[in-house]
Amino acid sequence: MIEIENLSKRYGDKVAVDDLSFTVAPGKVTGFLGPNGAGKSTTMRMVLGLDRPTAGRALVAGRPYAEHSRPLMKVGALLDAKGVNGARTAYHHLLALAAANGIPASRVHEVLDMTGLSSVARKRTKGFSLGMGQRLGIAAALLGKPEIVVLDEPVNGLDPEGVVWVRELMKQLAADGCTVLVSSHLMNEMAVTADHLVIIAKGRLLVDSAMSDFIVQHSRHSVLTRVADPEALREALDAEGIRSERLSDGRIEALEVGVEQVGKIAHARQIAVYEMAAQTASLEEAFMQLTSQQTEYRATLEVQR
Ligand SMILES: Nc1ncnc2c1ncn2[C@@H]1O[C@H](COP(=O)(O)OP(=O)(O)OP(=O)(O)O)[C@@H](O)[C@H]1O
Repeated sequence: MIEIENLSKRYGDKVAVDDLSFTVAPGKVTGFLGPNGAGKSTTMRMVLGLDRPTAGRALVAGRPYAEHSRPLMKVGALLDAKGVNGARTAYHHLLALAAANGIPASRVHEVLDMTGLSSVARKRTKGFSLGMGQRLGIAAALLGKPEIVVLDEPVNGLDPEGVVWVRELMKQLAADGCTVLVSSHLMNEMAVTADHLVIIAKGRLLVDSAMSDFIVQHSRHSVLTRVADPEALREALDAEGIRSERLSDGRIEALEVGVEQVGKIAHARQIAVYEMAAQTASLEEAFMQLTSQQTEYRATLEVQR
C-alpha cells in the first residue's frame, strides 16, 4: 500500500504538490493522471524518497521509503528510463543492480525474459531505442519481486505491441496482489488499464474514484435532434422515461439513449425529424474538461487567414 498524507512540495515560489492525500491499494492498478506540470513526477519522487516533502508524508508499505532496509525488494520503480550507464550491457546493468541489493543473478534472466529483452541482453544500452530503454527500466523495477510498483509514464515511446504488453504486465502484477501506481496523461489508455483513478492538477487532488464509477459518470451518450415540434418530442421522451434537454438553438438532446429509440418515438408521434446524430463524450474529453482550468501549459492555436 502507498499512503500519501497531506503531501506538499514547493520549489521556491512554485507549489508543485499542494496538500495531496490519497491511498494506493494493493491488488489494483491505480492510474495517476494529470496534465503536464500537474505534479505527478514530483509526487512519485517523494514516494520514492528522491525528493523531500515540504509538508506531509508518503509511506510505502507502512513507512517512508528511506526507512526500508532493502527498498528494491519492497518497491520497484521506473522514473527516468534514461538514467542508465550506456556503456554497460542490459545484462550487466541488471546484474550490478541485483548484486548491490542481494538479489540472485538467476532473477536477472527472469526479468530479461519477462520484458522481452533476452535477445539484446548482451548489447550496450547506449544503442537502445526509447522503447527498449523503457523495457529495461521496467526489468530493473521488477528485479526485487517488489510488492509495490511505481511507473512514471511507462508506455512512453513504446510501439502498440509494447503498450499492450505493459498494460497486461500491470494487470498481472495487480492480480498477483501488487500495489501498482502508474502515471500517464492519456485518459483513454488509463481507462483500459487502471481499476482506480487519481487525477491531479496544479498539485491538487481532483478525482479519487473507482475507474468504473468515473466511466459511468463521464461517458455520456446522447442523441441530438432537430424536429418540427420540439416540445412534443420532449413530452414523448418523458413518457418513455428518457431524460432530455432543450438546447438554445431549439435542438433536443436525449440523454443515455440511441438513435433508433429516439427515431421510433418520433415516428410513433408523427413528429417530423430534420436532423438526428448520436453524440458520445469521450473520457478524454471529460478529463480535458475537468483539468482545462487547471492546466499550466496550454497551447494557443491561432489560425492565420
Ligand atoms: N526541481 C524542480 N525545480 C523547480 N520546479 C520544479 C522542479 N521539479 C518540478 N518542478 C515544477 O513543479 C511542477 C510539477 O512538475 P512535475 O514534473 O511533477 O509534473 P508532472 O505532472 O509530472 O508533469 P509531466 O506530465 O509534464 O511530466 C511543474 O511546474 C514543474 O515545472
